[in-house]
Amino acid sequence: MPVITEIEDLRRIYQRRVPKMFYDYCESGSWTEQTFRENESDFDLIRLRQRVAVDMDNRSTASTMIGQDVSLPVALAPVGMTGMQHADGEILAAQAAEEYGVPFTLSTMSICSIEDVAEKTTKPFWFQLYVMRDQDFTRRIIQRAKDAGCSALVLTLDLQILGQRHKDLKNGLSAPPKLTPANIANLATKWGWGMEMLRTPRRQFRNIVGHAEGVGDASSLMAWTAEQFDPSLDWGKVAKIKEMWGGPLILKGILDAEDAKKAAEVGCDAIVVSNHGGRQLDGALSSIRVLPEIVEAVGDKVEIHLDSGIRSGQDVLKALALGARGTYIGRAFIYGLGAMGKQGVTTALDTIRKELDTTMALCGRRNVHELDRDMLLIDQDFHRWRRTT
Ligand SMILES: Cc1cc2nc3c(=O)[nH]c(=O)nc-3n(C[C@H](O)[C@H](O)[C@H](O)COP(=O)(O)O)c2cc1C
Ligand SMILES: O=C(O)C(=O)c1ccccc1
Repeated sequence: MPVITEIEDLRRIYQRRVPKMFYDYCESGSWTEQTFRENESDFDLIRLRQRVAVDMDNRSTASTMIGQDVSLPVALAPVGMTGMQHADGEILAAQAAEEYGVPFTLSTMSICSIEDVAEKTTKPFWFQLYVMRDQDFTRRIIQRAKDAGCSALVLTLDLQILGQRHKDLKNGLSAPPKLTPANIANLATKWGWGMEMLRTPRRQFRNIVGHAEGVGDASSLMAWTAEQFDPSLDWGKVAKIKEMWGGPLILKGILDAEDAKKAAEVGCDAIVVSNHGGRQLDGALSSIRVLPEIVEAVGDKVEIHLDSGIRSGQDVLKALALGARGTYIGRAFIYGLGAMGKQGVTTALDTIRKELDTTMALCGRRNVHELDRDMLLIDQDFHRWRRTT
């Protein structure tokens, strides 16, 4: 086993271990992947001020997200089909998160169901909702999340229609994998993955049983999403879901200050500044670029979280310094999970924690509450994109 010192090490092991169709599903953005790439590269436009001779003893990365204690302000983002990256992936990731003291978010489009995860964990997790046309389904799944003791509802607003991802269409992405000659040839080289997968009965979308008919390969997944997801979801419906749920609410997929204001008006505990990891609107700005104006617009009204492009503790530090209260990792934990299961998720979190801690210290700060803009040096290009009206 190679020595793992950074998230990129996990990605490389993951790529070798997991079938190509699931690796590509994770490691891609929509269309030209411009937004996907810039989510990462825009962090490079922010540099750090080195400060010295500051007492940096007794440091801590602990904080809270929506009032809940976290050992590190990094939650696991909702990731559909996580159970295809590793057998029982959602259960393993949830267990790693609860042991580490950070929130785990279960996707509506997960392989393991809400009940599967609840049975194998001891602390509450968060549930991410996609709103379907069938209101009865929405009512029932919200009730299931309540019954399982979920401690927040993360309502995703940026995917009522699935962005087109070329690789998924070309690979015929499906769960379980469709046995085309190309897929069989690739699966034959993924023994470790396959043997574990055969040991679990959880190989389909178990949250949406009864609604999953017609989910086949990627082109039918797109058609199915278009058929099932409610395209008329608007702020009025968001308000109704808030009422139906009645607990802590996080609105995910906000990338514009005007939408952030509407989210604050509807009333929520936090918003997630996110472009879905570059998987939806290609050409949208990176999350880190829009963060400052969203903080300015609603920072005093709601808690602000950020995801998309976080691959290190330095990325986390930059988001916090620009005003986010917490962050989420999507791919960074999937790399760990695919590479080495539960231990890999822990390794991903620990890698990020160490990077955050060391960077904080070298910037002369002792805890995440001391992070602010004063510690950053920002490239003039960072503020380059402006509306013309
Ligand atoms: C493979 C994959 C599947 C995803 N599935 C979901 C999902 O089911 N629900 C959701 O709200 N977001 C989903 N997302 C988006 C993530 O929650 C998150 O916004 C994104 O991964 C953050 O970017 P990062 O991967 O660069 O950290 C998915 C992301 C990936 C990579
Ligand atoms: O892949 C995704 O990003 C995602 O959120 C999703 C949405 C619908 C079906 C499957 C995955």
